Amino acid sequence: MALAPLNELGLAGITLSIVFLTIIWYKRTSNIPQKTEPRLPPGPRGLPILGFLPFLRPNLHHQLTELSQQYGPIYKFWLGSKLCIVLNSPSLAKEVVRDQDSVYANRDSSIAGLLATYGGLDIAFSPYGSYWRDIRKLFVSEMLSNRNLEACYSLRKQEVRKTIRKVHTKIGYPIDIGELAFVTEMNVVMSMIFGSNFVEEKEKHAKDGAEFRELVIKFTQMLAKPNISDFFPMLARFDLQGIQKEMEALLKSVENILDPAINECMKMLSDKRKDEIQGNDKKDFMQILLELMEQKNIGKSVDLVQIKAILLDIVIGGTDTTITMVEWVMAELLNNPVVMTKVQKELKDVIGMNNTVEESHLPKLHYLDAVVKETLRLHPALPLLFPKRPSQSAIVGGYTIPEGTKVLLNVYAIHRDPQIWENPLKFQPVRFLSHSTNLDYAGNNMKYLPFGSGRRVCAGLPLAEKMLMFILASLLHSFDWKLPEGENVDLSDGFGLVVKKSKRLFAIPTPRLPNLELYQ
Ligand code: HEM
Repeated sequence: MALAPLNELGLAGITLSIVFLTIIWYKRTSNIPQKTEPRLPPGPRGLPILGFLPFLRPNLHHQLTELSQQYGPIYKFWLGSKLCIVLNSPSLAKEVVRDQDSVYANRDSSIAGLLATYGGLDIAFSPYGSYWRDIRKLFVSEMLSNRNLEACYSLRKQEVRKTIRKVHTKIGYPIDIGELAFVTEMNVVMSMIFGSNFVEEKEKHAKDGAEFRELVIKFTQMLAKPNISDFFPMLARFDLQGIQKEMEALLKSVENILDPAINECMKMLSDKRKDEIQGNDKKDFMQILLELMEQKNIGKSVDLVQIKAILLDIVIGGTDTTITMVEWVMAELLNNPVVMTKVQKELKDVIGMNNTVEESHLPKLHYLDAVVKETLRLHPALPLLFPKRPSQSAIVGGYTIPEGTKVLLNVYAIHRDPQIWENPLKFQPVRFLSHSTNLDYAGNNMKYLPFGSGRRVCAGLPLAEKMLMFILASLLHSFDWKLPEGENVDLSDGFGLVVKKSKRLFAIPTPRLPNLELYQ
């Protein structure tokens, strides 16, 4: 009996605690202005403790765009203990990637992202700082320098020609466009990393790229999957959804492919005589990275794990984005026959029917360039870019964004905003032909950001642009394409860090050029 008052006390204590916690949660999630700072932006309240987590839908970019119609260009929600703020307008984008770029140049990396990159040792996930600056500089000004890219042209040409030959053997049959682009892009990337001899040697033993493609797709899907461990760090060690375990397994599978290649390449390079390497204009990426590994004394050296992390950005990140866009462009063209006809007329005029595409033709293909740009507007490969994490509390759009917030720049919403674009949902490449706009890929115009903007803009842009145009121009100049009987183009998108078509695109080629030799 003596316990009864204690129980009552306990009950009262629990009730008070709940009231107290609810008040804290309410204060945290409400717009009550703090004494010294402007308030947080508005946004959906969600549930106590869990916040908006139970309401997340798989196609996050669609959902976040809908929410912007309800809450305006800047809004917030909580995912567990994590505050997320979404920016949906060019002027807010400018505040973040121009005016306060150094504050927002940090990534808000997920646990899966860190696992996939050995703790953020790559370029894309590494925190903003001297390590990121050094490896990004190495990547942009050495590996992807104009000189190196020019010197690697023969590799790109060789792989694209190989693809054209392969398609020619499948005339009249449906071809998986994504898979075709994958094999082409992967071979280009692998030969730029390890050298062309290496890829030729490997191809003799390889079955096909399908298995590796599945792996790459799963890898980027896993990076986008909402993970409870990210929002409740104290639960991370339980890995409740098994995401950490799955990411580790995927990384192992990728390593099983990359590690032997790296080891063989290291052996091949050390066997080569030094003067042979130095006398050559072109440098394989591995050669550049391994030279750096030996320069320990200048304090800028990289080790083998760092090399692997950087290679993953190129092999997984670079490939998945590029092939996704090849598939989207082909889908839009098959859905818009008038545009397809115009593209092929331009190819005929610029290249000629007795000729094959060279990279030197690409700058003259203005209409195809507009088609690619329009496709990237409607289907940006990374519709929310990479999440940013301000290094200090800052004001954006008149609201406070506290340090450590997950900040998403909703490029998808900006690219489809009717206040910015006329008929935003219509596929109209002509809007990119006007010379009065600066709608380039460098992120100079905040209404068009398919490669991001600011310090963390895509580091692979020069290669991406070349490869996209080269593959597409070659496929469209060499062949006419039609859908399999009775099929329509499905333009719905799937789920992942890189957003792909939800259904694979199959198309049937017929030769377009009169001379059979152009297919050899
Ligand atoms: C059509 C193809 C591509 C698209 C649409 C694309 C798009 C993007 C986007 C949107 C970002 C994030 C920018 C930000 O958060 O502000 C990014 C980052 C990055 N991309 Fe690409 N990309 C493509 C191809 C490539 C290729 C081919 C490579 C490598 C060869 C590459 C390497 C990178 C790297 C390393 C980063 C991280 C940059 C950093 O954090 O400093 N990308 N890309």
